[in-house]
Amino acid sequence: MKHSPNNLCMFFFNKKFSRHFSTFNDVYIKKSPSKKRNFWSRRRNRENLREREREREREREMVDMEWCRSLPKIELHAHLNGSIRDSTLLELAKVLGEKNVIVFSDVEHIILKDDRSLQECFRMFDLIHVLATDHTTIKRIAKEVVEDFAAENVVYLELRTTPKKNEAIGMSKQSYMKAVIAGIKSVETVEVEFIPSDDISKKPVKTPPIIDSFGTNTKKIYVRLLLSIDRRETTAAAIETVELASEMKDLGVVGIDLSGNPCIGEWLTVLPALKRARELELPITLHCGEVPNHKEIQAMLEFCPQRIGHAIFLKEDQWKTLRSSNIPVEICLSSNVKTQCVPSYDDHHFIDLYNAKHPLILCTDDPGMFSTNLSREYYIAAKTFGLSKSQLHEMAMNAITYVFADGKVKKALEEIFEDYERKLTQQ
Ligand SMILES: CNc1ncnc2c1ncn2[C@@H]1O[C@H](COP(=O)(O)O)[C@@H](O)[C@H]1O
Ligand SMILES: [Zn+2]
Repeated sequence: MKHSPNNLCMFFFNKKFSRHFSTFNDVYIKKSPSKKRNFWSRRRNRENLREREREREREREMVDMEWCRSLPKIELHAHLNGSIRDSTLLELAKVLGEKNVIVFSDVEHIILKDDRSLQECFRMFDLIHVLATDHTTIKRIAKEVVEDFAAENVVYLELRTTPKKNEAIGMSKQSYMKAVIAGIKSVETVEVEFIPSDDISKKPVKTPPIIDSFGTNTKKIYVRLLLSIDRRETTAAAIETVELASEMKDLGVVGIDLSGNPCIGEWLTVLPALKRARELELPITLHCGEVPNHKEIQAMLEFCPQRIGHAIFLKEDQWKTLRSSNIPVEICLSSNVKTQCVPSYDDHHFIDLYNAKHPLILCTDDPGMFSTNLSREYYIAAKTFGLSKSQLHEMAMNAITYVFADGKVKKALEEIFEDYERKLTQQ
């Protein structure tokens, strides 16, 4: 519409006085003072409403523990005997105390201690291995550990353990692993997808404790195993573990780990076993750079394993090698800080790798030993480095790429995450 001078006058009049006048059939009526008050209170209400909406938006974005728990997660670095519940360890210690094998009061405070130096951790592992020796206990522990991970909405667990021999109780590396598998198959609180697939525990879930943020029960957890070589072992013993892993490929074993006290043992002692693993097409992950042993770190990076754990004490050039190699890093925040290998969460190299878009996976290492769980590790990462929900979600999903299980499992995991996303958008 073209504005005549009169129209223009009315236009400005409308603009300027519309706050004080309302129009009705082109007649301008002066608003009463009460109407004026109503106008201002309506405006205030609108502003309050907007502020409340903004507040709600901020709350939606705020990452809390509950949200981290409801997020589907993938655990790729957890040691069986480092994941035992304190309550179970205390129970086992009590029994051995009653049999006079140990003095319970000496052990109780050691079990309940939270922060341990790296060397104290390995003394603690020696104690755990005394408490959890026989087949029945190993079976119980494996069952509880899987249940605990499932309760945190871990949808894929790659559990690692060192096959142990104990002739006094008739335990061989094979029978140790049989007990672990029996434990995994006896899980009752969640459906376990384990292999051989015709053995998948399809029995009805007894007491499903897992309720996700959508109020539905989490359906199942995929579990696979890595066999660990302890750095204390001889070359022959390490090769024995690798051969066993190969024999157990059809029984849920998907790879090899090198772990143990990083101040003990030589790279060259375990190298033949790792080469054998490579020949047998077993993927390998190495504990790398938990202590500043640069010669060993160099050798490990040159070996080019499928994944490494920790990667703390890398020199500048090793950092560059790692970056260009694209070897995924299993990040264990609580483990590294509690063992004082990293001075604080703020100082953790996670953020450098994250900013460099280097492949990484958040893991627990030893949730029992460090009183943590995978949800908590995600929460720590969010709080320390200011990560948003979508960044955590992306990180959890990216872990699918780095699992050692086959493509079928990866596909199933992708579907779990797609399903989760669909539900999120419907909320
Ligand atoms: C803290 N950082 C760590 N660094 C290196 N090795 C570790 C570890 N945490 C655990 N382990 C390795 O895992 C064994 C316990 O589980 P399993 O008996 O195998 O189930 C420990 O004895 C040690 O060899
Ligand atoms: Zn570890």
